[in-house]
Amino acid sequence: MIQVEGLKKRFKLSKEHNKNKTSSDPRERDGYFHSVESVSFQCQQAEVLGLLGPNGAGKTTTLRMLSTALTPDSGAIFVGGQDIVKKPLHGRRSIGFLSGTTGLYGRLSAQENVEYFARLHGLKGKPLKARCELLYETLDMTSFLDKRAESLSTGMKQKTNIARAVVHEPQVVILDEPTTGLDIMTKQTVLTFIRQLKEQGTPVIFSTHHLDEVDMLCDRVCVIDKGVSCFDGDLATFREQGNSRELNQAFLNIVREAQDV
Ligand SMILES: Nc1ncnc2c1ncn2[C@@H]1O[C@H](COP(=O)(O)OP(=O)(O)OP(=O)(O)O)[C@@H](O)[C@H]1O
Repeated sequence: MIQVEGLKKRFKLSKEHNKNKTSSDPRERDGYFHSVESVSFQCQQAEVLGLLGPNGAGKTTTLRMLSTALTPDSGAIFVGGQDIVKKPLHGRRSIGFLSGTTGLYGRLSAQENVEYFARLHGLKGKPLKARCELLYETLDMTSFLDKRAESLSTGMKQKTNIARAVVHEPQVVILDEPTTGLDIMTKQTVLTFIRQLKEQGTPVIFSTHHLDEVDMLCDRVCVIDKGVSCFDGDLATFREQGNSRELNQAFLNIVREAQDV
């Protein structure tokens, strides 16, 4: 289980930026951009949570805090009962994170990339081989394992990135827009993989702009608007509060209501 409480993150703006200030975003004030002002949600074992929000809402900033790549200014993130803001090493071990910009080593093959990260997590010998082979099979990677990462297609790179993110069997999996830019077949492989993680009991959090994916996979939804989580609950409550069976409409209604407050 992962529990996120009252996350905040602001970024200092340059003097140059402040001089030429044109933004009307209320999050820009006192020389800072307050990307995340108050975000809280939870995701239990075997649940998939969809993180939704308009462009610039603060989803990636939130996920980067969960991955320990960014330190929150305040708030707590509990994984397995431990606050990973205070214990980032525990966080790195227990979370598998796919970022939108995760880089692979271009000169290494897909297989070498995944196995390199497996070794960094302390895997070796037969357990390493068994774990990697299972991932290659599940993510349909066997046809391009020996190709250099720099020559892979977008979909092949994404599958390699996902394999590398989960190679250490993390307690929680976090994926930032995992299906963006993928063709229909690769997208299906990724969605099936998320469903398998859920079936194994792993909580999965993923950000998306595609509500059909939410409908297919998610038990819960968290909506972030202008750095604040304005909804955290199950899909039935999301439809009820959003006053529509149709998820796109429910989302629009929830965001509009939050902006009217
Ligand atoms: N290092 C930074 N310095 C200043 N502002 C930043 C920084 N990182 C993010 N921001 C700002 O914080 C806001 C939230 O960005 P974030 O990438 O988290 O949004 P998002 O919800 O993931 O958006 P999208 O759906 O477009 O990917 C944006 O306005 C962004 O410009």
